[in-house]
Amino acid sequence: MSRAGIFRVPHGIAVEMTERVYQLPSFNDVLEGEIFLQNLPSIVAARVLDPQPGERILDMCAAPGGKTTAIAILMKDKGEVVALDRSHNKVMDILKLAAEMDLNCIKAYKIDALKSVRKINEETNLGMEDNPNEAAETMAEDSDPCHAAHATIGATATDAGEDSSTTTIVQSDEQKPDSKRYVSKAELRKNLRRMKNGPGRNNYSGGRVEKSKGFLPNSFDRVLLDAPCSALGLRPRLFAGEETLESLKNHATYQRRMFDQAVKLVRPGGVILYSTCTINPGENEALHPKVGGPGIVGSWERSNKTYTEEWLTEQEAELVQRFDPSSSVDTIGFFIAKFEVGQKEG
Ligand SMILES: C[S@@+](CC[C@H](N)C(=O)[O-])C[C@H]1O[C@@H](n2cnc3c(N)ncnc32)[C@H](O)[C@@H]1O
Repeated sequence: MSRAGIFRVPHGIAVEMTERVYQLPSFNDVLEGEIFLQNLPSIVAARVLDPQPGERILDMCAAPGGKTTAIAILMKDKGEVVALDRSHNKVMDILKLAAEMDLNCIKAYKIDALKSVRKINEETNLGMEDNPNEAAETMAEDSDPCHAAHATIGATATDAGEDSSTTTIVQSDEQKPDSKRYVSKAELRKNLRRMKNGPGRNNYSGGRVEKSKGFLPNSFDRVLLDAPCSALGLRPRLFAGEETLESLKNHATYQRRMFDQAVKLVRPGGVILYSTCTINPGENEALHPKVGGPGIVGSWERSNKTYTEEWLTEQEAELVQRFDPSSSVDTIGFFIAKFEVGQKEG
């Protein structure tokens, strides 16, 4: 049951936790910009995608940006990670996290990933057909979110390297260069950290969320589709009873439509990584027979709306990674499939 749901039901038993199972302290706001907690499968997913410095990567459903930032770090912040989400606020979250982690190669856009392939007539209208990479960032030219995410902080520490043992240090204010003000050692440390790490999530200086009209086919080296799903791998969800057979089928249909976009956007010879945090085979393994074979040839179109729950053959199952939440490896339930894309037809 969801937390909100607990307060809505008139009957039931509430259990108060009096003893912590793990003695791990909360990491909220601890080492901001230095660490970001992730589930093990999320880290594995970014590594299996295997992004290389200088490449152009698409993260189709990116918020809050855990995998996006993991990918950018693996690329040593060189190249381009295009992160999409359909929610304005969630795109803000991606930008904030990128700022906190001082990652410059991430560009985040608000867009419905089901419409992430740009229509040909729009390309022509905008005269962008010659350069597939440039065509991708519609409307974004005047303000680069990466730059916004790294806006400079207001005050510059002048005596940082000198007397760090004293409690007050003089800073000059950029707005009023002649003025001097006394700041505490803690404030100075915070400013230094912000200079090093960027403004940080809690001090994010803002920046516009850019909308995108989509991207040209074959314009990404690798595509991550960390699809919205039934989330049955998140242990309490399995028992929440919120999903029905019908809603599970709907997730699968939605994911296939997104996957079709990914197939169009990745270049021949590129990679698609599909992942979910559910244990429902209809949203996981069943995708594979539809796209078929060791590599994807051409674009996969849904010919009908039939639903399949086929499991993979033993051999095929070797090719995907399933994290079982009931196994001794203490992880959430998760699924990862990597597709090496072959030559595309026509
Ligand atoms: C599983 S979460 C992504 C988690 C993220 N990859 C991470 O590692 O932090 C799925 C995300 O997909 C987004 N989403 C759902 N439908 C979408 C759509 N049609 N287009 C773009 N984003 C969508 C949701 O807003 C949500 O943030």
